[in-house]
Amino acid sequence: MEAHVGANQRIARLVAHLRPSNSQEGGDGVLERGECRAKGGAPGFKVAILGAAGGIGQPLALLMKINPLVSVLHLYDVVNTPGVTADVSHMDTGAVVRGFLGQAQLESALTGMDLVIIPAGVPRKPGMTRDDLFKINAGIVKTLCEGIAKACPNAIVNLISNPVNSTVAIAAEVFKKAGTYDPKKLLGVTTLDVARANTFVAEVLGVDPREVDVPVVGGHAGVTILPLLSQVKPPSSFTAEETAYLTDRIQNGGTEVVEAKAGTGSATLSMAYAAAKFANSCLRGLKGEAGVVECSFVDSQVTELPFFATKVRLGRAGAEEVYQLGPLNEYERIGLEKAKKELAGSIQKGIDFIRNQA
Ligand SMILES: NC(=O)C1=CN([C@@H]2O[C@H](COP(=O)(O)OP(=O)(O)OC[C@H]3O[C@@H](n4cnc5c(N)ncnc54)[C@H](O)[C@@H]3O)[C@@H](O)[C@H]2O)C=CC1
Ligand SMILES: O=C([O-])CC(=O)C(=O)O
Repeated sequence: MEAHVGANQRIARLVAHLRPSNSQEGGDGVLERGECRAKGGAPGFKVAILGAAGGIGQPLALLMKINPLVSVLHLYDVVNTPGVTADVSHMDTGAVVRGFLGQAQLESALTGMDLVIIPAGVPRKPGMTRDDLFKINAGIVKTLCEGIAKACPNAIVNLISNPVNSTVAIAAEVFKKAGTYDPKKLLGVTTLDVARANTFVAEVLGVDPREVDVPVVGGHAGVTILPLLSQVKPPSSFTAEETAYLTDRIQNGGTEVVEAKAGTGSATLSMAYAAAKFANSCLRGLKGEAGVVECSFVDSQVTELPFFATKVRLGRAGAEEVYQLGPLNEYERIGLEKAKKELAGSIQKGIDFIRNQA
């Protein structure tokens, strides 16, 4: 009899927890679903995705839910997180999933996080540059970073929202203003440029892309995306035509997708893959694994610019070592000068956006 009553109470509790809620205010149902599953959670890191209901956010949520290094996954957006959270939470992997909806829940979404991934913001349509997104996305990134400074100032931040060449500077300024800036922990995500470079170079060489490693430096827009084909692994040589073709295709890979999607958005699936790969490297670094190296747009002394993408070594503290460019050929030296010129303006635009509001 005793055992019977106990079982009934457990079921009643579970039913109460699982009652669906689409409340914009509290989102209690979604949170409670997380709570009641939390007991079985695996050890690991706590990760939040901001913009989790979007084209990148949803497949990224799926990929982070299957990452064995993740124990808690917080999904935040200004729309649709209850549905995405309910959906992803049914995957029988270790991470406990909790959803958060709207600005009022931002702080709860961020509290205690080890890693925050930000794909929030509007994507391009054909004919637009990434810089055309600045007007809307600058404010979104500012608000989200203010939340991070308040709720999880020690978290590693993976910034995806475009224009990355400016939004990383915006994030840094917000953190500086809040007194929480740690340059090692702010990482602009340029992994998709590397994925594209590996793919396109492998096509030209006729090899498996998994065997190719192309360093891509500079930034994340047009000419600021600078693939270093002279440093490709395995060592390979390219004709002048191949170099021009590959450089152009890598620099315009994003536009290739924007045009193919014809007004319905930009890269989402390949970006979610790239973001998940980069986040996994950050978590491996946090765990203390040695020799984890990725390209990323970070606070840097490699050039005269305050931010620049090169290979970085990821560790417990974030980007613990920022690698130099290595030897460049003449073609790359010319490309570097062009990249730096454009990057300087984009970075300054991000800095001014925050400083001029003071
Ligand atoms: N770094 C990179 O390599 C790449 C960057 N991107 C950029 O990623 C961003 C997102 O792209 P998509 O997912 O395709 O766009 P999307 O429009 O499909 O999704 C964006 C999500 O952000 C949410 N959002 C808007 N304001 C928000 C706020 N204040 N707080 C939280 N969430 C908010 C929206 O509700 C939406 O769910 C764009 O800026 C895009 O240009 C895209 C591809 C590659
Ligand atoms: O091209 C865009 O607007 C999205 C993006 O950054 C990319 O796909 O590399």
